[in-house]
Amino acid sequence: MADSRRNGTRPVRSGAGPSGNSPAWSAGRGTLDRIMDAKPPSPDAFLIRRTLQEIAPIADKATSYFYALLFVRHPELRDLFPVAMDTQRDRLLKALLTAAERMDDTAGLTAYLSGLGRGHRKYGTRAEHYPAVGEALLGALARYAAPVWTPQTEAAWVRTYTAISQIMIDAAAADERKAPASWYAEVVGHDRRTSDVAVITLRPDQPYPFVAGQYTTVETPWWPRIWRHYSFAAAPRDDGLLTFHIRAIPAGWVSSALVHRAVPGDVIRLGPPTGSMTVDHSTDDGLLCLGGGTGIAPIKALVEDVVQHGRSRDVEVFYGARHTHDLYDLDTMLAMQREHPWLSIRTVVCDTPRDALTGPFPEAVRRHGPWEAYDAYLSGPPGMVRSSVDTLVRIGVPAHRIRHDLGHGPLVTVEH
Ligand SMILES: NC(=O)C1=CN([C@@H]2O[C@H](COP(=O)(O)OP(=O)(O)OC[C@H]3O[C@@H](n4cnc5c(N)ncnc54)[C@H](O)[C@@H]3O)[C@@H](O)[C@H]2O)C=CC1
Repeated sequence: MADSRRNGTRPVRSGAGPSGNSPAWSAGRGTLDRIMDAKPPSPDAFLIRRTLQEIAPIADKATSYFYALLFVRHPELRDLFPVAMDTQRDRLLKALLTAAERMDDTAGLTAYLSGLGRGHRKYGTRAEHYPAVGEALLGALARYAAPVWTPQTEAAWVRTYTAISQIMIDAAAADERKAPASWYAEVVGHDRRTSDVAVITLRPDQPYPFVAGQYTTVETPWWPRIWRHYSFAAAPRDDGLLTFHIRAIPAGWVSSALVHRAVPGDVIRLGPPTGSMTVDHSTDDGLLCLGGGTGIAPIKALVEDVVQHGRSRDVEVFYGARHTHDLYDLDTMLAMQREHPWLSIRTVVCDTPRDALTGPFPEAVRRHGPWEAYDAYLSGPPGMVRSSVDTLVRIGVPAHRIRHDLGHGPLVTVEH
């Protein structure tokens, strides 16, 4: 447990839940989805969801078939994807299906798809590639959702995919007029905080505009065409430097390379900034921020953003970790707390194996409420974010005041 006498925080004991990625074809089935599900779906959305239910049990086969169709019919597209497809292959399809499933959420979806379209520029994706992907998608669905594949269902998918691809194409075209497809950035700082966490500082080759709370994609020279998402761990700085928190995860090619191999002088590539977990500066409402593990990165950026805007508002940060020694950025957070009386940092740790497996981090937050009057910002492992959303909604925080990028963010965004 964090030592409250030493660091001045109020530690809270908690249990850890298993982290892990959500299943490919059912990402983000949390409270927000249930709220959306409560609205009657449009006829197209109904047909689309029925197709998705049909293929869910055979998702692996449908995914393999989708890529086989794509590459057999359009071998020229193979080079846009990484050499090794095993861990990557379902990402494109997953993003398309996520988008299709949420077709009724027009505003949220447009933002998500615009980000996807912009993000695809770095892969070399062009407008003429979209019909090829659409053909392969429909081919895979027709084969693996055969029992529910009627002319009406096919027409619904054609309409939906046309709308999805048009938003992506338009966003990419608009972006081309004002920003590069990608940025090169030199590693100028590499600080190993624990055996598997590094704080990395980069100097981009040209100005890199972004907003605190957003994230980007990173490609290393060691794993070409494999991109991973990381949040900016600091608000925009005058010197233009960018900071990221990276945990090397087992079998995580990019994260391991960045933690164990990267040194100052190495050059990596960045995609455009994306994400909507940004501070609403039009109000003075309090901010409730939950950061689990390296999920503390964007929370730190949000706090700096509040500092930069110069208006005092109540900011309550809960920083969760499995063990006390995993609180690798606590000193920085505490230094900010000492400077700003409106900022409160609490740690939530789970150093004993007796603790429950899921939900205790949000429970600890709940106990320190009430939070109904706060805007909530959640960042961390998917399980933590989902159970935190559930808990906050249950205790009366309106869903529209809860921000996170799960579902429209790192977990389901296309990564080739
Ligand atoms: N590096 C970055 O820029 C960012 C990383 N993330 C994500 O944050 C996560 C960080 O992973 P680690 O550092 O390994 O964190 P971790 O797995 O050690 O967990 C951090 C905290 O979350 C709690 N937790 C984990 N699973 C839970 C569950 N199912 N229910 C309730 N609480 C749970 C733990 O008890 C702990 O307090 C990764 O999934 C990463 O993708 C999110 C945003 C930015």
